[in-house]
Amino acid sequence: MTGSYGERLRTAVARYGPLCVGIDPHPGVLDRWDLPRDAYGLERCARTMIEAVAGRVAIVKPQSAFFEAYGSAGIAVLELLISDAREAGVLVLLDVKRGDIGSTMDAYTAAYLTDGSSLAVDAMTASPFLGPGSLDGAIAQAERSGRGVYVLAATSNPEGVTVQQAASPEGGTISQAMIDFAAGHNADAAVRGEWGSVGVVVGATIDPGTGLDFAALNGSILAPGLGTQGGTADDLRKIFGDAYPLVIPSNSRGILNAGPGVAGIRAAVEETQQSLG
Ligand SMILES: O=C(O)c1cc(=O)[nH]c(=O)n1[C@@H]1O[C@H](COP(=O)(O)O)[C@@H](O)[C@H]1O
Repeated sequence: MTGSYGERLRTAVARYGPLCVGIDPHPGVLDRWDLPRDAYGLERCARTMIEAVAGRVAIVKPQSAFFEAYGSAGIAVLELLISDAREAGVLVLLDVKRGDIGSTMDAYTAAYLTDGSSLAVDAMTASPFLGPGSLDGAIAQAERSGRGVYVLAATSNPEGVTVQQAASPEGGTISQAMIDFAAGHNADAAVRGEWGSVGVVVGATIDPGTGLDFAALNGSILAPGLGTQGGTADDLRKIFGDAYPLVIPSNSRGILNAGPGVAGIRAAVEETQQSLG
């Protein structure tokens, strides 16, 4: 990879806008597309999505579970999707939410963040529940290889607040502590005037009164929950305020449901992009 993930993303967003298209081939999406619920259906869906969005969006976000559900055949489709996207010049953020003790994280890092792996992507989502420091090794390898890591901070699901809005031992909330953790990793990039490669995940559906402070983040904010989960472009502006230029809003089913025709998917992408301004 040439250049850091943060800078590659910033360049792509300047060119195509911030929308991230989620590729979540739910069984219901396959039904709607009149495709079989098998690896063939999965492949048609995934490859159609890349064909539809190539040259139109900066980044796509496949959700690994929908591929894992088909076993090794599903993983093979995920590998194809990753290589199709790379060839088309679309960044891939794999939503796989990994998190474990450091020594096991090393194996996830080998799978998703290391040259030569068929599942290596531009960035992955990671869960900090084992302590954000358990992600340090993955972040270091991501940065060495021009890749990125997104740390869950304030997720879009209503259940998340019990843990994420709890008080952190250092003061403030756990969500804020995750943002501050990412900011710490991005500090060197900030000195260079570049976007850092450690992002955070903050849902488009969270209460705008949560009062999260992104001033020091200097990295991107993945904001899923746009569309089907109820998040709107107006909500994003309310939640993120001055940090809006760092936001990568993500929509999966809202775009997938406009398929299977490439033209319909493109129209849904364009409409969403326009709403984001
Ligand atoms: O990390 C994620 O991508 C994620 C974080 C979060 O807080 N909420 C959330 O919905 N997601 C993912 O984003 C996608 C949302 O899908 P749609 O609701 O269909 O747009 C799913 O793949 C979720 O797993």
